[in-house]
Amino acid sequence: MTTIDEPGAAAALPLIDISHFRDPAADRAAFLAGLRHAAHEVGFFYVVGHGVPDEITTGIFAVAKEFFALPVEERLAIENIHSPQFRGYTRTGYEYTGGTPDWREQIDIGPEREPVAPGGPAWQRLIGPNQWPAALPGLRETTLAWQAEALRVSREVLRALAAALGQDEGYFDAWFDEEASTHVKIVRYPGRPSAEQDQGVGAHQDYGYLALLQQDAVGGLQVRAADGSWLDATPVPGSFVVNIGEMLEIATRGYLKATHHRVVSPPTGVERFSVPFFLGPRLDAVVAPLELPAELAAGARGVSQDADNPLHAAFGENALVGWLRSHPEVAERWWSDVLAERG
Ligand SMILES: O=C(O)CCC(=O)C(=O)O
Ligand SMILES: [Fe+2]
Repeated sequence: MTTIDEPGAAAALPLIDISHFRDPAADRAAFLAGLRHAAHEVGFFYVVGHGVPDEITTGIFAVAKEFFALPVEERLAIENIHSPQFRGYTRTGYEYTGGTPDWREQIDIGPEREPVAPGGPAWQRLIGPNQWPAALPGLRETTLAWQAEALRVSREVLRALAAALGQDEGYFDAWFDEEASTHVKIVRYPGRPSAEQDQGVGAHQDYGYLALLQQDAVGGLQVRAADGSWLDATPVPGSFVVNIGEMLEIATRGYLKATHHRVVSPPTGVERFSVPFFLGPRLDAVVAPLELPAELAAGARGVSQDADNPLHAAFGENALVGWLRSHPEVAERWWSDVLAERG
């Protein structure tokens, strides 16, 4: 990790100015080629030129700091164990990646909906309300304002990706309803509990189309390169980090890759804040491979075959498998019938 000792370290990931996508004076072909390269070769890039007002990005970190500074009883009042939809607060060490606890605490927030009547496919039980902290009423409004901007920017990036893949830029819109599958996480990484325990979050892929991340200046996010080495996603002020999720890997037969990434815990005594946003298709979507232009199809590497993480083209199922695996206590309380059925 270079980010703390060397705050000026050069960024290893490509940087995309998304304002060029709509700028009539910009060279569209060059923009799309740059985006295609970033998404195909690395699967991770910085996005600038997004137009998100500073008060939105500073506001979400301010409210995050306030929330995580609340007495633990007030945080636990919205613990996710109360939510069949895995919404609400997760204590440090209660989320698992690769079977190991992640050293972070967080709030998970999804689309605010009425629960669906029982009887349908299992993933329908992911639909339901959020839990908002009574002790910090402003968090709801600040989060919803941030979420709206994150949705706007990530949908713009998805349109640009569709164009970069030789599709109509609205190609992916068919997989949304009026409320796309969105998921906001507000995260605090405490410093590592000991020198050896440095899993902030273990290596994983994200399951939707795209993730868009606001990170503070501490650093620790790392991206797996094709040769297996880890690159630092060094914080770039004013940027979001965008990465490709599993649904885009499936849709492109691996022309785009859902790149593995992880977070190395900050040193003891240092805390890090981040706010990831995940954009997925509707929960009932079954993502079909798109028709790539021949020159791109030749570069499609196939969908990853990982016995520990088989990818499902049915998004609701893909999302559900991820939730059940990462939050075993919530799964045991609310999903024991589904777990039993699946063995
Ligand atoms: O906090 C970060 O930098 C990344 C978090 C992440 O990858 C995730 O929650 O899926
Ligand atoms: Fe992630």
